Formats: sequence, C-alpha cells, structure tokens
Amino acid sequence: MWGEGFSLNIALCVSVPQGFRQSKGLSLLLVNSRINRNKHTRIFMEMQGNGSPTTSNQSTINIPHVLTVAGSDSGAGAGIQADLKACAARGVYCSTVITAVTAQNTVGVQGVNVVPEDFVAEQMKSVLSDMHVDVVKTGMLPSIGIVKILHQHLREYPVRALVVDPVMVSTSGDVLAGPSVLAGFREDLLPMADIITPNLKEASALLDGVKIKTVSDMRSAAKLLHDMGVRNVLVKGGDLPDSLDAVDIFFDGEHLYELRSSRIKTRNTHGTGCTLASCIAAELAKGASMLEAVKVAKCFVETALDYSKEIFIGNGPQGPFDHLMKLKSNAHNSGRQVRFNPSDLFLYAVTDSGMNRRWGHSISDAVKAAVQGGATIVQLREKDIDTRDFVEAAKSCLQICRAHGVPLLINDRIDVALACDADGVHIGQSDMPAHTARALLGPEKIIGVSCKTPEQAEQAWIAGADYIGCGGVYPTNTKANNLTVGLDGLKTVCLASKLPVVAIGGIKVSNARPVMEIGVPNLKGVAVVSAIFDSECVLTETRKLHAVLTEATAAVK
Ligand SMILES: Cc1ncc(COP(=O)(O)OP(=O)(O)O)c(N)n1
Ligand SMILES: Cc1ncsc1CCOP(=O)(O)O
Ligand SMILES: [Mg+2]
Repeated sequence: MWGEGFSLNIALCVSVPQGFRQSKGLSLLLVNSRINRNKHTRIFMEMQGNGSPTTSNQSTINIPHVLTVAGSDSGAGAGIQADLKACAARGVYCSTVITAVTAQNTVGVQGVNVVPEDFVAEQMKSVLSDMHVDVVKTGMLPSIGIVKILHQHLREYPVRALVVDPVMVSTSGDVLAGPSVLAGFREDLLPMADIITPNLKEASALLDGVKIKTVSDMRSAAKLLHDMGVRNVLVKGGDLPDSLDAVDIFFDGEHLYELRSSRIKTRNTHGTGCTLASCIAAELAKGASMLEAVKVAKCFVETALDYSKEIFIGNGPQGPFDHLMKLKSNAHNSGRQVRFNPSDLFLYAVTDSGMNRRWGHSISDAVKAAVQGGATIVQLREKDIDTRDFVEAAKSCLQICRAHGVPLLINDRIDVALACDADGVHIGQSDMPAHTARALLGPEKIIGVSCKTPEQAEQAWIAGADYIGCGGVYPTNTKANNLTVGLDGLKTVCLASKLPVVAIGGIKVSNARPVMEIGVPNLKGVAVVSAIFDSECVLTETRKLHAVLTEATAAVK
C-alpha cells in the first residue's frame, strides 16, 4: 500500500539534482537555516503523485498520512489546528478539509461560519483524488449534508481507517453540531468508522440521552455504541465527576479495557479531544493496532498536558496546551540565550568529575563558583558518572546557569542534553556526527565540535555546528593521548574556520595571554578544565583567569 500513490523523496545532494522536475507534483525545498548556510548542501523533498523516482541518487520515503475533516479554531487550541500539531508531533503528514471556520478563543466560541457543502466536497476531492491518505479523522461536522459528503467520498476513495471524534459541544459548552447531525453519525458514519471517541456528553447524545455518570455507565455506553456498528469505541471519562483518575473505556467488541491514568491538574485542556483522536489516527497511519494507537495517544496527551500545565495563553477559563512540548522550557529560560552568541566562548569552563571529587566539590557547587567567577559558558564533561546522576546534576547546573544567563552544554551525551533541555552539546571527532546531533537537537541548540585541522573545521561548519574547539594548544594531563597542535596549529585552524573558535588544552592564567594574542578575530576565548577546577577555590581561580583574558583582549584591540 505504501509504495502506491504517494511518495516523499528526500535527496541529500551536492547541487540541484539533474532530474529534479519542478513541474511534477509539489516540490518543497526544506530550508534548514544551518544546512542552508552551505550553498552546496541542500535537502530536496519532492512529493509527487505517481511515486516515480526523479533521480538515481534520490531515495524514496513514504510517510504516513492523515486527512483531518474538521473545523478551524482561531485560537488554535482545538480543531484543525490541534490536528495539524498533533500529527506533526507524532511524525505524520496531515492534510485538511475545513468544514467550518470558528471565531474562538480561551473564553468560548464567538462565531461559526459553516463552509458551503459543495466547497467541503471540493476540498475532499482535491485531497483524496491526488494524495494517498492512510487514515481519515473527523472532528466538527456541522451539518448532515457534510456528513453525507464525507460518507460518499470515503466510499469513492477508501482509506485504511476512519477515526470519528463526534464533536458536538465545545469544551466551553458551545454547540458545534446540532441534533440533525446525530442521525448522520448513526446512519452513515458509525457503520464505517474504525473507532469513535465520544466524551460523556457525546456518548449520551448518540445514545438518545442515556445518563452516563459512573465507570459502569461508561462500560454500558461503550457496548451500546459498538452495537451501532462502529468497530471500536473509546468513551472518554474526562468529565466523570469525583474521579481522581482519568478513566477511559475502550471496547473492541470483545474486550472492555479500563484505561486509567492520573488526572493532570491544569486549565490547559482545550483541544485534548481533537488531539487524542488525531494521535490515534496518526498511530494507525504508522501501522499500530487499535489498542496500541489508543494507548500511545493517551500517553501523548497526558505528557503534553503535564508538560504544559503551567503555560498561560489567553485569559479565559480554558487554555490550549503545547503539542510540541517546547513552550514551557522557553518560558523557564529567562536567562537563556535565544541564539548562540560567539562572545559566550570568552571563558569556557569545562568540568571534570575527578577534579571535583579530589577537592570535595559537587558538580553544581563547582559550576556555581565558576559562573560567579565570570565563566561565560559551561560544559559538563562527566566521563565516569551514571546517566541518571548525570541528568540530575545537569538539571541543577542548568538552573544555576540560567539564573546567570550562561549557556550550559553537555559533553558527548546528546541524550543527556535532550533529557535536561540543556543549551547544547560539545562533541569530538569520534563522537556522534555533528549533522546527526543537529538533526536530533534541532536548529536552536548550540553545537560545538573539536577540530584540529582546517578540513575538520570545514566539515563542522557544513554539518551545522556553531563553534569549534581547537586544541590541545599546550600539553595537558586532563585528556589522555591528546595531540598538541600548539599556537601555530591553533592559528591555522582559526584562519581557515568559518565558525568562531575557542582554544583548549593546558591553558591557564600564566599562558592564556599568548593564546588570545594570536591575532585572529574569530578566536573568541579559551576553554579550561584544570586551571579553574583543579583548585580549592574555583571562584578565585576563575576570577583570575577572567582578569587575564580581559586584559589580553583589551591589548589586542
Ligand atoms: C570546548 C571544547 N573543545 C574540545 C573538547 C574536546 O572534545 P572531544 O574531542 O570530544 O574530547 P572529550 O572532551 O570528549 O574527551 C571539549 N570537550 N570542549
Ligand atoms: C577536553 C580537552 N580537549 C582537548 S584538550 C582537553 C583538556 C583540557 O583540559 P585542561 O584545561 O585541564 O588542559
Ligand atoms: Mg567527546
């Protein structure tokens, strides 16, 4: 099925590929700001209707595709906007048929403009006649006519699964689909649907007003809805009174599952229903079984709610949450650099667990002293620590660094950097390739790469690094078997590098000055381990080094 109608081609090429046919299908040039800085390296994605290859060096990747048929929410917490974000977060392509445009915010729904039925039909035809859609997910279907149009199109263009979120009333209590639509659901959609995901009110409406107040009522409702022809039913118990847990009932026609999780206390629940249904659709599109899809979707929504519980958007009673789980970290990053600033490399403190142990310093105490003494960037280089302890230590150091507006990078461990949302990583020539680290960390994180030669510096730039570390400048005992490049080697790399450079290796108060005096503008500072951490008073040693660097820089200017 995958190889048939729809394909996405990704080519990593040295120049515009010969056979790249602009006219055939929709072509997207992915502009990754970092990759794109190198005009020779570009990623082309070509989506085409016939799946035929365009060039010999392109490989074809088929991506799972969900079509959402739903209403637009101007506040972007629910509806089409939530569906797009949910699918993006779950790594699935999402096309859209808009059934209604709502004027909506965190207070409620101020207006609804239903899209004319023939135009809903036109959108459906545009998508389904051209693209290979795996799963259709429905949200707001404001008229029986629109339900009928959907039904007809799904008969003409069958898809692998249909997920029906029977949206009738918004979370603010506003009616989004009248009673006439209920007949459409019952007659046309439910018998076609692979899953329906009503909340208590919607389940009750579909069942002619039957009362659903307990988990036992939910179980009965799931069975009754199943009797109406839908293959799987998920009755959502979010509105269940007096429940500490979030309880949903899943029925597949044979087994009833009680899916429980702890209720997350947050005002930011607007759009959870749309998101849950879209996630189910996304997981089904990826090939999951129905129960797997439901469990993953529930887990995703809970995680996103938990992650977003403190964000505040809009002034109404019910706010949206953050599908991509990025907003909270930004909100907490009061002192964080949004973009990398090369002048941060001025006094670069690199930790060493052995040294801290010898002097009886915890990692966070040592980092605090370094930052108070004037370190402008910190790297946690913890080679012999349990991952769990590393993540914990990194989190506390992050708080310290953020309070001072100092970026915190993690040495070698991209996983640790991701786990604690550090500002970036420093990696060497035998660590994870920089372009892979960039793909994992995204465009905003700082990536430094160790380079001893102009060629390595060039590669680091191509791969999307932000700076390079060059050394050892002087011999050092801190890193075993490290080749010393000397001041000349440093100068050669600085002259060749398109990226800012920090010098490292054996640098201390007594020899820092000649390093800063090599006279190449893109040498921005020095990185040190023993000069500050192999001492009883990290604060004092850092201050001394800061003073030397400041003097040397003033002299060079
Ligand atoms: C700023 C800076 N420059 C170079 C290095 C060395 O990194 P790497 O080559 O990966 O060696 P290890 O530090 O991992 O032993 C660095 N850590 N920081
Ligand atoms: C990590 C590293 N990479 C090149 S030299 C070096 C060690 C730097 O430590 P010190 O500042 O104590 O010489
Ligand atoms: Mg390394």
